[in-house]
Amino acid sequence: MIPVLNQLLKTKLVVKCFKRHVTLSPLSGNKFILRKMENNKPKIIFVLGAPGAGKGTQCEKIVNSFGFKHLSAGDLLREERAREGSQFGSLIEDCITNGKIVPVEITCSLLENAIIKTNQETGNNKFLIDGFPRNEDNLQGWQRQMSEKVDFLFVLFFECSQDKCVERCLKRGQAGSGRTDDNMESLKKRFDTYMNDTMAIINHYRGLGKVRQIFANEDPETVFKSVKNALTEAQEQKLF
Ligand SMILES: Nc1ncnc2c1ncn2[C@@H]1O[C@H](COP(=O)(O)OP(=O)(O)O)[C@@H](O)[C@H]1O
Ligand SMILES: Nc1ccn([C@@H]2O[C@H](COP(=O)(O)OP(=O)(O)O)[C@@H](O)[C@H]2O)c(=O)n1
Repeated sequence: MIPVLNQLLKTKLVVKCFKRHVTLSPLSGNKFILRKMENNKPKIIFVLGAPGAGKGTQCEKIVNSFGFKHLSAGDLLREERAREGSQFGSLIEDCITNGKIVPVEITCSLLENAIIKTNQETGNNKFLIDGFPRNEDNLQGWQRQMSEKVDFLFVLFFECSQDKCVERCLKRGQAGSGRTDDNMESLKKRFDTYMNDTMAIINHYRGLGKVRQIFANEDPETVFKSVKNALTEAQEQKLF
């Protein structure tokens, strides 16, 4: 065994073994250390579903029970819209009010910055990315900018009837969400985008066997029981 290792070190090879968890690193001369390597890439779950399906509500519960950091693409865009000096404010406002999807370069950079900041400040590297990717542009941009940097786990898809979703969003608007898109006119456009663009992304991941689907019509606690089952199963599979 030792002569074989020495041979590898001479050829200055770094051997990744034990399924990426342990790396043999050559040091000076014949000395080497057997270094345990954690897979430190951020672990990502995408959370998708129609407007009002309950993504944000369930993400909050997942944060409390499973220790993920919740990053909502919509919240990050609303923050950027409100940031003094932002050059993207009016573009984001136009997209949000009309249910259109903001160009991925903006959204993906906000997400990447938030991932890095969270990781540096808290050490947390498990993320729920809520409301992303929502169309082909989102998906392609993410693949270009982020796919090598993260460990994508699966999509958590909240399936909820359109009637329920509309009712919830209108109620959220009436309760003072302050959102410029919780009204019937914007909702129609948001649903068009969801049906025409986002469903294709969900189906893309379904084809890869990467969708865990949750029936989301029931009350929040009932929905969370299914969520908990899905995440516990993923935990048992050592995905996070
Ligand atoms: N299972 C549920 N049953 C009834 N109302 C819900 C449920 N889940 C969320 N809500 C409410 O519906 C609105 C939309 O939920 P939210 O989590 O913000 O959805 P999304 O993030 O998918 O747009 C919120 O006002 C929320 O309190
Ligand atoms: N990936 C994303 C997510 C949201 N958005 C914009 O932000 C709006 C609100 O998204 P959201 O995720 O907060 O809300 P829901 O529509 O899911 O309730 C969307 O309708 C889009 O206009 C986007 O452009 N790109």
